[in-house]
Amino acid sequence: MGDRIVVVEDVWGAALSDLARTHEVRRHPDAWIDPDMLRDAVSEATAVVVRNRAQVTEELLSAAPDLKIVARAGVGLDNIDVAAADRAGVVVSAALGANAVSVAEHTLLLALGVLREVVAHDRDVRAGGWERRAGVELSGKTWGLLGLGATGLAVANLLRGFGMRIIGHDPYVDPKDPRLGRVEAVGLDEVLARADVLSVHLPATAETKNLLDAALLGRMKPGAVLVNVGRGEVVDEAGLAAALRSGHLAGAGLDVRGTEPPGPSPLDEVGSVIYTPHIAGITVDSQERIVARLVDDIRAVLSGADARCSVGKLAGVRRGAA
Ligand SMILES: NC(=O)C1=CN([C@@H]2O[C@H](COP(=O)(O)OP(=O)(O)OC[C@H]3O[C@@H](n4cnc5c(N)ncnc54)[C@H](O)[C@@H]3O)[C@@H](O)[C@H]2O)C=CC1
Ligand SMILES: O=C(O)C(=O)CS(=O)(=O)O
Repeated sequence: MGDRIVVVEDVWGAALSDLARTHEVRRHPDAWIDPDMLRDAVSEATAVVVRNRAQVTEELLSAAPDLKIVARAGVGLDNIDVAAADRAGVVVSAALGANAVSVAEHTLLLALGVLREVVAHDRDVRAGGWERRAGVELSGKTWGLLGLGATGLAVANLLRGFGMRIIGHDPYVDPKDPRLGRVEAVGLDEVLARADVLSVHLPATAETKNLLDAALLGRMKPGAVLVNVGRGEVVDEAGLAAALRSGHLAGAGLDVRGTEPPGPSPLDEVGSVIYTPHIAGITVDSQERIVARLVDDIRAVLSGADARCSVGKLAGVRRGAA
């Protein structure tokens, strides 16, 4: 039997179209929605391509006896049981770092959008208003990064022209690592207390889930802005709503939510938040890079080559995992 690559979410790119010229590529972009549909879709797969919604559980892996690789079109691995894949001898490949620049640009957009009230002004002008409220500059302020991996450091890189102090916290990064550049590595309490803008770049792990609860949000600098482009589960939405309502925090920019799409949330009644629907990492540029990487990995694994080099990089994502 030939190889079958099964794409179970909306993943596209030139490299995937190229792959379809030499391999059987089956597209089931909605299969992730229903566990039975997903199980049927992957049952004859030798490679499965997912984004962040298909839940790759031990049960799903056992329903795909010929499976050799799960290729994640992105970075976060919280929807994949990597340990179960290891046990089943299935390679898990992820495009680490390939969407970092997109995420970083979006992070700045959210921070500036909050500080300049872009969404409120837009609504106001469309309704005939012309209220010229003062915004806040980034220059001269302190930016705090929670998580100093690919996306956190990409933000630091973009901030070079902004005249800011940049501090960051990541217990798994050596403070002397040259990749930190001018980022000052500090403890968790210090990054919370000093940052005028705190951007969250954390994976969802047992350690990070609900990390920013009401108590930690209360230790943030008064008047600060919170931006979350990591995982929604890291921030307690009730605690954030309370901190925004009390005026302790000035605003928030959220690309990711505890539940996606979000149901009713305590944040619904709070005005000082800008939302985007988990698109920080999704640009035409990043998707082409991501798909090129995952197709390389799929070709390597299906041709029997040792693809452990890409899998080895998973260590970076799995630091701090459960
Ligand atoms: N909104 C979006 O579109 C995107 C969201 N993401 C999410 O953002 C996360 C980070 O992405 P990258 O920076 O590319 O991943 P990365 O793996 O390069 O960096 C994550 C960093 O978080 C650190 N970390 C882990 N636990 C920590 C803790 N308790 N406290 C502080 N630092 C901790 C790790 O040491 C690592 O340096 C991903 O895992 C994914 O969940 C990633 C890309 C796009
Ligand atoms: O890469 C990630 O971890 C993301 O969250 C972006 S995506 O998977 O939704 O494209």
